[in-house]
Amino acid sequence: MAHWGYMTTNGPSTWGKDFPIANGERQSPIDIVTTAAEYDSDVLGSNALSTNYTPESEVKLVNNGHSIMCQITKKGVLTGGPLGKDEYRLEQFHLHWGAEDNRGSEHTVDGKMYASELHLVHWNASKYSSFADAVQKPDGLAVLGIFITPGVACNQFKVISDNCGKLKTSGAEMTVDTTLDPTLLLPSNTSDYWTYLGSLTTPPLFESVTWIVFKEPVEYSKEQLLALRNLVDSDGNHMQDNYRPPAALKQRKVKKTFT
Ligand SMILES: N/C(=N\S(N)(=O)=O)N1CCCC1
Ligand SMILES: [Zn+2]
Repeated sequence: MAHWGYMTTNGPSTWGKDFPIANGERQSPIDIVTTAAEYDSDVLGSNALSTNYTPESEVKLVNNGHSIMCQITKKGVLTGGPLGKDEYRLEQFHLHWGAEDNRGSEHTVDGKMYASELHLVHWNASKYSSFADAVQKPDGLAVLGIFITPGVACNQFKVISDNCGKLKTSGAEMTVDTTLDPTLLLPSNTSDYWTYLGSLTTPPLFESVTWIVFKEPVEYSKEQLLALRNLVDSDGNHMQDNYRPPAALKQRKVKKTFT
């Protein structure tokens, strides 16, 4: 099986061959049509979305051939909002980005693409025993989506952007002896978000993700975005445009926590 990727020959339009769920009923990402999103106070009312992350004492970075990923080793928990009382454990974070600032995010907002999108991937530790156990369950995963826009540098992201040069080739891994607090990767406003039931945005595209996409973008500097674009993917090309375009909404409703 040719390895999936983002080129014409192995990109999102070809994934359905090996992963038929690509045309499923709850695929991600989606275009968020802001006027169609339904305000739902009890998504926020009952218990607000809350993160309780433990800062990483060292940072494990991996170029996995289609993104730059930071493996989380500490116990960090996401709960509340659409997740109710279930506690979702932070497993890893990674990003998607474009070759230029005008594209790169996976979710779009009224058709607008951001330059990049950061994903914090969590699994339901209240119901399942591991990420691998949870990854195929309909309530198994929760991913925080943070839009990235060019601007001032994000200090907490420096440990990743400053080390991309040492992670150029696919499969490269490194451990950086520095702390990282995932909370500081989030936008200042974490009350305003859209949420809907979706999937992994890369193969195997499992329909197991409760998506929470924050309205407020976070700024990364031009240099930080350039560092991502200089990574090399599993085909030996510059890792750029590693985003899946929006999938059909089908019979789903997007909820929002703000008016
Ligand atoms: N596609 C994924 N996350 S994402 N892009 O849907 O957040 N993953 C694949 C395996 C682990 C996470
Ligand atoms: Zn992702």
